[in-house]
Amino acid sequence: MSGQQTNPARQVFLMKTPITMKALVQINVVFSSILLLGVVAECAAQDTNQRERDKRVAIFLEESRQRWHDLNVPYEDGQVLHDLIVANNYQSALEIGTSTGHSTIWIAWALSKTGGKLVTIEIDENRQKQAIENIKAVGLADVVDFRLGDAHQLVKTVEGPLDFAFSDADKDWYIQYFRDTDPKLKSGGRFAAHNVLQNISGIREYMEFVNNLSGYETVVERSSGSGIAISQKK
Ligand SMILES: C[S@@+](CC[C@H](N)C(=O)[O-])C[C@H]1O[C@@H](n2cnc3c(N)ncnc32)[C@H](O)[C@@H]1O
Repeated sequence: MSGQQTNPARQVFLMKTPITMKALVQINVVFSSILLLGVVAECAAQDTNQRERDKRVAIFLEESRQRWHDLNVPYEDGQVLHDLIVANNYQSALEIGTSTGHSTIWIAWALSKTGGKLVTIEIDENRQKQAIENIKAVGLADVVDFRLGDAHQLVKTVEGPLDFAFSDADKDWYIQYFRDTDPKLKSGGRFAAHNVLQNISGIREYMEFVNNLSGYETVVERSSGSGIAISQKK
């Protein structure tokens, strides 16, 4: 007993143990604080990047408003698509008919805010090239997967699940595009079809088709004269 009390090694251990624990706690606090500061700085940098990107996209869209001439959607319709995606926090989207990328920019911009991705399909190589340049110019290239080819085949190969689809290519194929997308569309997701207020071959049949679907609720958005049929999956 008395041997234990006089053991110098144990005395040193007893003296040192509380200091070591304290030091450990302090080191832990310091490292946690550094980590936290790192996370805060990272979030602040991300916010700044997103704000800068938002500014660049908004300016580009405003300045190019009257410049689109490749069958592109009107500004107002792009805004409708953007707002729908942001309001519903949609994250996976498909676009059929990229052209030079006006609607692509609006959709990709919305997805940059929700953390989502877009697959967009175009058959015309020159238009797709221009779309890629446009999307790079606004800093949204990381959001978009451009696919070149005939959407009649490519839509079938797009991987699901999808929150949102925008159909703006050949109107005679709208019903088939819908059929090919439907199994991949999540419940609560939406299939939007452009130009439904216009007298174009295939539109009347498409509207009759979607209006008779029991699994979908369809409304027509009239922000521009073109019209967008927006069908929400129940
Ligand atoms: C109305 S424009 C799309 C406009 C585009 N959404 C925008 O706002 O910029 C239709 C596009 O669909 C493309 N297209 C037509 N048929 C297609 C098909 N079978 N497969 C892929 N793209 C097709 C055309 O080349 C054209 O560029």
